[in-house]
Formats: sequence, structure tokens, C-alpha cells
Amino acid sequence: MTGFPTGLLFDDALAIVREVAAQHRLENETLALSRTHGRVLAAELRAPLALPPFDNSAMDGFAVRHADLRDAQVSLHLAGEQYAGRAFGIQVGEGECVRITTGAPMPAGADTVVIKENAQSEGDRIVVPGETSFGANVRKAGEDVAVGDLVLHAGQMLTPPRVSLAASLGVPSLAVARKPTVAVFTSGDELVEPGLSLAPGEIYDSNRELLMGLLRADGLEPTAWPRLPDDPRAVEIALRDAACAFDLVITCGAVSAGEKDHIPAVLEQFGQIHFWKVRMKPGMPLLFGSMDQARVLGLPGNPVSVFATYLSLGRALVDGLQGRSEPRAVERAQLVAPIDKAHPRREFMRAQVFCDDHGVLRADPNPAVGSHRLRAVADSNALIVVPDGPQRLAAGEVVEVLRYA
Ligand SMILES: Nc1nc2c(c(=O)[nH]1)N[C@H]1C(S)=C(S)[C@@H](COP(=O)(O)OP(=O)(O)OC[C@H]3O[C@@H](n4cnc5c(N)ncnc54)[C@H](O)[C@@H]3O)O[C@H]1N2
Ligand code: MOO
Repeated sequence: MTGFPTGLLFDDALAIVREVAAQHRLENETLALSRTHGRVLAAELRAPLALPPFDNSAMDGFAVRHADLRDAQVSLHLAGEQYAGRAFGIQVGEGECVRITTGAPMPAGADTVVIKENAQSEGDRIVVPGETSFGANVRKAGEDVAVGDLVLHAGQMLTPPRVSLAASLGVPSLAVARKPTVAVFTSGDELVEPGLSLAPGEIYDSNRELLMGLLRADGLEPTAWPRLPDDPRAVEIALRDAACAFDLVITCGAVSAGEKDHIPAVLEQFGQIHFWKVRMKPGMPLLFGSMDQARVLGLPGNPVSVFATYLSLGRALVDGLQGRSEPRAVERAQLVAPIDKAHPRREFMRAQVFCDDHGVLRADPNPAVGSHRLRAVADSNALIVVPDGPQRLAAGEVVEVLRYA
């Protein structure tokens, strides 16, 4: 098998994933706001109106003319009431005030609000303190957003505040990238569904739950396919079937050098390999290609390899297919203990990340070695990204961390 890059540096693999994803960016769809949460925005949004749309009161109280507040105590005639809702068109004249509630439009003539707690009612007169600053408790039209402001950018993830901002501008729907449909395969004759009994040599399938959970946490609705047996014909039929119906096919296992590792050959014969094998640990045998209408990500079978390759590269593929240009947050933490790495591959090392008493983010590496040791992932909350090349990192050095819990 030749004709494709192999043994790549992690960054080169990431660049290929991003490039292929960009070439297969999914089409847009316009959705009602309530369905856009967690989606990637496909077109910028400019404000069709100002926020606030009109001058309004920030507090419950009385709208007054600041020019009337000449003495320590001022008695004003109560000319009307303006509650939050339609503007009544009240005019506040000299020596007058209007009862007002939070969010109510400022009546014409008034420029300042005296809060209710500082005013006294005396029949149809209201006594207010003169020491109120001009414009107090008034929220000015456009102070948050001006008409025409660029408020949301294409490629941004729609967080609840962003969807809410669109709602506050009266926008009922947004163009977003379609979410990739994903088929998830586990493979191996040794695998058994939890709940069934194990014969000697068999183990329970843990990767399916791992992958389904990771994908769901990223807002996708993956489909779990029946487990693949270690049979090349069955692998071929299932992958070709999925590849013509899904945007993304994710497999785990059967991508390294064993006699039963059929996925690379099937991908090469019926599709195209973009790369195979990345200089990373765990996850070295990672396979990436295309088949029919699908991108195919062949994750190595060891559970920690599945986890690290999905978080570091699989997620970049999912983001890229949706045109997400907003980078995910990069976090850094100080090492609690030294790391001595002799091999040249980039390593993703399990760790507990916490904020210490001085507000410093710290990472305590988990000593577990081996990509079969899933428990150490469950006990940890982050992966430390140990850079390419042999590394001797002292305690206190700053490393990049990928937090997942
Ligand atoms: N001669 C070589 N042997 C191996 C190499 C290599 O380069 N040359 N690479 C090693 C590395 S690194 C990894 S990682 C694994 C990856 O192998 P595969 O992707 O072919 O995966 P399998 O052999 O099918 O499985 C590996 C391991 O993971 C267990 N597994 C698989 N699927 C599941 C699942 N759904 N749930 C739980 N556990 C699963 C499987 O039983 C194996 O123990 O290869 C090394 N070998
Ligand atoms: O690189 Mo493999 O993914 O460690 O066990």
C-alpha cells in the first residue's frame, strides 16, 4: 500500500484534516432560532435595529427632568404612568414627573429616573431628592448595539447568548451549516455487548459508548452501526454501505498491522487514503480517507487512542465540515510533576487539571502508561499535550491541556 502520506507529524495530519474538511464543507440550512443552538453560523449577522431600541428606564421609579432638580428636595406633579410596554406618548413638562417601571420607554421631556425607594408620594405630588445625576438610571438607545453593527460572524458557534442576541434583534431564523451525519463502527471478533456473557478471550465493547458520547457532546446525532467482524468482505460491505449514506464514517480498531486489520486495505481499494499513521501517542495507526460521499476516520482500537485521536483530530474534522472558523479555546497549565518523554511523537497524556489557591491552572499527570488503560481517562479531566520530540519538562513548566471534564 503506497501513494499516500504516512508517518506524519501531528501538525501535518491536522493540516490535511482541515484541508479535506474545507473541501467538503457541508451545505447551509436556515433554521428557526430555537433549533440553532450549538450550530455553526453560516453568514454574518448585522443588527437590523439598535439595542436598546429606545431610551428606557433601568429602574422602577419616576422619570423626571433633571433641570427641575434644583433644590435638596423637589416636589413634582405626577403627570401619568408609563409601564414597560407600549409607549403612551406622555409628555413630561416643567415641574412634572411620570411613574415608570424598569424597561419602560422614557417619556418625552424626561431625561433622568429617580428610584422609587428615594421618592415619597404625597397625593398627586412626588417628592424627589435634588441630588440625582443627569441621566441617572436611563438606558440609552443603541448603547449596546447600533443599527448595522456586525454582531455575529460566520464560522462562530451559536452559544445561548448569541442565539439570544439574535432574538433580541428580532431575527427569527439563521443560516447554519448542516451537521454531519455520522456512522460509528466498532470492530473486532473479541467484542461483546455489555449485558451478554463473555467467553474466554472476549471483552466488552467500550469504544462504542465512548465515541457515541463524545460525538453527542459535540452536538451530533451519531448512528451506531452493528459491530464489524474481522472479515474483510463484511468490512467492505458495511463501510461502502455507510459511506454512501453518511457524511462521516468513524471506525475504531482494525487499522494497525495485524492480520485482521482490514480497514486500510478496504479504504484504499474502494476509496482514497489521505494519510495513515501519525507520529502521536497514543493513536499512531490513525487512518483518514474518503469513500463515496463520506470522510472516513479510522481510529486505532485501544480505548485511550480512540479518545485522544477524536479529541485532537476527529473534532477538528467535525468542526471543519461545518465551517467552524472560531478556534476552540487553548488552555495552558503548570505541570505539578515533571514529564520525561524519550520518544519523538506528540503525546497526549492523561492528567488532572485544577485551579490552585493562587488562581493558577495546574496539571497533575496521571502515571498510567498504555493506551488500554481507560480507567486513567475516567479518573482524569484533561489530556496534556506533550510537544513533538524528546522532552524533559520540569515541574512548573507550562503545557497545553485539552480539558474534557
Ligand atoms: N505490530 C504492530 N502492532 C501494533 C501496532 C503497530 O504499529 N504494529 N500498533 C499498536 C497500536 S499503537 C495500537 S493503538 C493498536 C491499534 O490497533 P488497531 O486499530 O488495529 O486495533 P485492534 O487491534 O482492533 O484493537 C486494539 C486493542 O483495542 C481493543 N479494542 C478494539 N476495539 C475495542 C472496543 N470497541 N472496545 C474495547 N476495546 C477495543 C482490542 O481488543 C485491542 O486490545 O495496535 C497496536 N499493535
Ligand atoms: O498509539 Mo497506540 O494508539 O498507543 O496504543
